[in-house]
Amino acid sequence: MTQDQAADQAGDQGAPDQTVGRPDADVEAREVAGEQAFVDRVSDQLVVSTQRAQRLATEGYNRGKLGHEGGLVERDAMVFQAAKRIAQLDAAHEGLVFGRLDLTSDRDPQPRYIGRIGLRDENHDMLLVDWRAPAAAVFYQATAATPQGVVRRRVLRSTGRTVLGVEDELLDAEAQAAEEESGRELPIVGEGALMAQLSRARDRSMHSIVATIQAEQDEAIRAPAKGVVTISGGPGTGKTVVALHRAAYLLYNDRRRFESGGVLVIGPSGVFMRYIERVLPSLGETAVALRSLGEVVDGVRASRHDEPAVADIKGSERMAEVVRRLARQQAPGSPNEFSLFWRDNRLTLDAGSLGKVRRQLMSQGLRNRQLSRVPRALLDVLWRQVRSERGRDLGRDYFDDDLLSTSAFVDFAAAWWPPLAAIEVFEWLRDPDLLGRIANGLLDAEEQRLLLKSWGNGPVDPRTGAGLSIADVPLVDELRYALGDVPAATESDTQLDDVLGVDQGGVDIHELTTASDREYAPRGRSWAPPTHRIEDDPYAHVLVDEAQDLTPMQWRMVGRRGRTASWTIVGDPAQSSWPVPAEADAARAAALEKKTVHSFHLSTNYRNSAEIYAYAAAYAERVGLDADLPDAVRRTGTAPVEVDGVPDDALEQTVRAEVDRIAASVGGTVGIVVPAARRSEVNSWLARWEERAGDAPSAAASVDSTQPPSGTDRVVVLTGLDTKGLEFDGIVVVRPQEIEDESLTGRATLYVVLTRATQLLSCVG
Ligand SMILES: Nc1ncnc2c1ncn2[C@@H]1O[C@H](COP(=O)(O)OP(=O)(O)OP(=O)(O)O)[C@@H](O)[C@H]1O
Repeated sequence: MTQDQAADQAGDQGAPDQTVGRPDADVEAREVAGEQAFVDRVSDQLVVSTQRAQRLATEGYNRGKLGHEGGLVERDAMVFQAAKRIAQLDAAHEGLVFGRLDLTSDRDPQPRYIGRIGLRDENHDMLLVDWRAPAAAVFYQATAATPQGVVRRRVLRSTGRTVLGVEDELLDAEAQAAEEESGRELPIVGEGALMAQLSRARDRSMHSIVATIQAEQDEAIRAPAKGVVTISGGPGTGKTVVALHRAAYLLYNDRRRFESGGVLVIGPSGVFMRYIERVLPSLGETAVALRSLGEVVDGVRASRHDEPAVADIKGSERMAEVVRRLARQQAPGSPNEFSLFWRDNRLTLDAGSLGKVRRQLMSQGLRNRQLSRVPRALLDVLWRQVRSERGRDLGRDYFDDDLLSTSAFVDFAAAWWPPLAAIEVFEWLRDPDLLGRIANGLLDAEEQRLLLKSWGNGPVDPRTGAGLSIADVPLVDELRYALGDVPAATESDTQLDDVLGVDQGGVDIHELTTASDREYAPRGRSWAPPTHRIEDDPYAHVLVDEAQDLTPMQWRMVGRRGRTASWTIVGDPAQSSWPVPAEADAARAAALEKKTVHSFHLSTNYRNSAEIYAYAAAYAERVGLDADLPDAVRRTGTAPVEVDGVPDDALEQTVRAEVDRIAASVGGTVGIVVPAARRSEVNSWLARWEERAGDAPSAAASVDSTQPPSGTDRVVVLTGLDTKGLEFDGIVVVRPQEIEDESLTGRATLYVVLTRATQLLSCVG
């Protein structure tokens, strides 16, 4: 463990004893009052700054009313900037000022205040330093061993605008004595900010840790945005929260690059994304796309887990080849012959000639991007069959125009090579014969049977993807990239002309359309450019949380979003639910394309009490998980409880008693973690326990749902996989052995479950 604040505040060996010589309550009250005066001043300034931003927004809006184009552009820019500033200022109200540094007088005799955003006073003097600014770095990096000119570091605890208390750390006792000799008082007050922060009750959202970021975490947060930054560490070491602070830091430091290019944050589940979504706005950042693995593809939201055996097949790299073959199949039901009499000639397209045209078109690029080339390619074959003089004399241009106005030909071309949406093609997989053909040599009969079973529950909604599982989404994405996006069909040629800007009075269409728009230009059918394009997928920064769980197919999907991006990758291999690590590692390496990697490791567990983590770590060792074991710094004196040998008919009663006991002793959230097969059963118990009605108002609604619960319920039922990345004050694990037996990686899942509680853990076996 590094010698950071955590160790200092945990009273670790060698850390200064900061309780010695602490001043009395009067001094503390005086210090708090002093900070309150400063916070009041900052709050007043915040009101002034907000009004200024609002004025700017109104001014910008009025400028747009001038009507000329320059005015509009200027208005958009001003309104945008002002709106952003207003949003930032709004978000900043909570704990706006949280830190203060007192440096030695030769460095800076004035206190330096650190806040969620930077703020200047009316004279443009710095009032508050943004926590991400270089001047704030020392707040996180100074330690007693290397104080870097800091005598005292102070954390302000507040709610809204009221300062409740201050927590000081003395970093340089000698310097303090020297300062006091020259008349500058720097008393040390409070018991330590970190412990106060770690002991707070948990709710359903993750909170910002700006006030107590530790030195080793700060290094990872401020690492330059080049190549790939990996952040590893055992459970509860702050990997997620650090990565989110890093996203906010990157946006602060290179706003232009990351705001225009976008930052994509990927996490394991919708519940997890809701858990973390409030952290970034509280850090002043809204320009970030938060997506769970089921939502990476635009417009698709999947949250259903497949059975582990099915998810393992769908995630395997072999599926990339299955999908590649699928994308080359002829659309089921499409015609494969055509004939027509034209000027004494019988013209035909048979399976052989059509096969050749198909291969030729496929070799020229993505399938949907060939739509405009299809008629011409078919006409080439047909024109070669025109032998009669009467026909040849009319010439090729005449022939083309004539057939393109013949509905039999146009209809055939459209039916033979229809635009194909990825989800529509994905649905072809439900046909056992087709699956058998394209999976030949890749998936065995049992694997095919499992896949067919998983897809047997009815059609997928082609617009929203409803019906897809999380593991289906990378397959759909792979298909999108193999097919190309579907151009939007337009209702009439006039409308199409509008979209493509076709000459309707001297305007040149080529001036108005991009090269890729022109690929969709029509020949006999009306297509407009697609609304979602694969070209729009890439981001400037990609942040992957719980990266140990990404399957090879998910790495391919995420990799496509980060070809030119810098990356932050967060994970802990011991918590992995993917059974073939070597395959996932290879897919991850391919996704990162040899970018340079900088690694950071976190070594202190801030979540679990030392007692709970000792129990979880002993489990990891017993079952042979090669776990990275961090130090847990907070003791509660309460060991986890095991209730064993409970018969099925007493299970509900026992679980209920454990939930009652835990809910009565912790102030925050309680998770009941169950094997997947028992989820709806336990949910229905929770829904009928009248003493829990206030804690779990949505339990009844989620009994029959396959979705994990959302909302803000204090008590929730979750499967082991649902708990990834989350934390609760209390956890009751129902039938841990069944969770372990549920999948090949059940031991890692159970280890994750055992590391979710901050205060109390009970296992009912
Ligand atoms: N410096 C800190 N100050 C206060 N709280 C912290 C600090 N670092 C981490 N925490 C808290 O520790 C808990 C665990 O953090 P987080 O969920 O980011 O860990 P993790 O490493 O991603 O965990 P896991 O891998 O087990 O999901 C959170 O409540 C977080 O707010």
